[in-house]
Amino acid sequence: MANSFLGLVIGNSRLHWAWFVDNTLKKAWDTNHLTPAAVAQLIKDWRSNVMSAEIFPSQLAAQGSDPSKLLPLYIASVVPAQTALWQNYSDTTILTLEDLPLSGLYPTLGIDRALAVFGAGHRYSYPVLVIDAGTALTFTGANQNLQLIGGAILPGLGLQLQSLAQKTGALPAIELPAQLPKRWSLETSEAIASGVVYTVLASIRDFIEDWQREFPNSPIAMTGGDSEQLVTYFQSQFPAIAAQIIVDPYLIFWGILSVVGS
Ligand SMILES: Nc1ncnc2c1ncn2[C@@H]1O[C@H](COP(=O)(O)OP(=O)(O)OP(=O)(O)O)[C@@H](O)[C@H]1O
Ligand SMILES: CC(C)(CO)[C@@H](O)C(=O)NCCC(=O)O
Ligand SMILES: [K+]
Repeated sequence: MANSFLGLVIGNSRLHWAWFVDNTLKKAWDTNHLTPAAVAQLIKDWRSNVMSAEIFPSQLAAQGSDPSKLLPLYIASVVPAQTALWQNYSDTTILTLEDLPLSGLYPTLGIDRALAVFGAGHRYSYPVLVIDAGTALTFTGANQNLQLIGGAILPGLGLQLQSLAQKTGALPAIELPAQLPKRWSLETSEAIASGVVYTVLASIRDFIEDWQREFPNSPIAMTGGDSEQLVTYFQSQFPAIAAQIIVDPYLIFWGILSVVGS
């Protein structure tokens, strides 16, 4: 099929882009969500073979001037309002659950979760458990028959911190600390960090242990904006668990490549 194409994952916090050439991931980058006007302009430029240097890496922006290199765009979105903005680009394909050779999917499952578990199973092995530490924190598992076993959804680390700050009178907005905070804190910011971090670590450990009771040799792959930070915490708190986690920021892109590539 197409030997060069773009993947766009529309997440709840931002856009995740990938440029694939000859069945390999050549480049991946993130941008903010775009306004309707910005998308319209981008598509207009694109039609006249100009690829905005604000959105695209320079290598790709340079290629834009060659009309024969107009790239097909494959979109996986969990934000319907953003998906709609792209439908004017003629060479757009919206990926759906039906594009995936997984069984047991339920109709409202997020395409990001389905692609990530498919990408992880394809790249590592089945059965596989995927933990996506993004806006939402999700667990998604599939067995050796490429059947969805199921999963769970909770607010991601950023969202937990943000909701505490927004819905209380006295709690400040904090950033995740670089290192594992003290558990028994005598200070508000650190107490919030402790509560959120230790609770999420314990939950992830519990989900992993439960998964491993049924699938003892399954790889555990972690992706999403907070994955590096979480693994840093795991290394301090539960090093044996940390050692079993494969951090891979590209799981969804491996899924797209397996679906779209030749
Ligand atoms: N530059 C950044 N911009 C936004 N979030 C970031 C950034 N770097 C790290 N993060 C963290 O990433 C988390 C969001 O993850 P991610 O970008 O994977 O979310 P997303 O766009 O909703 O994608 P997905 O839908 O795949 O979860 C936030 O909790 C935040 O703490
Ligand atoms: C859970 C999120 C927000 C994670 O990005 C996304 O996969 C989604 O909107 N899912 C739909 C609900 C579900 O997966 O059951
Ligand atoms: K999301």
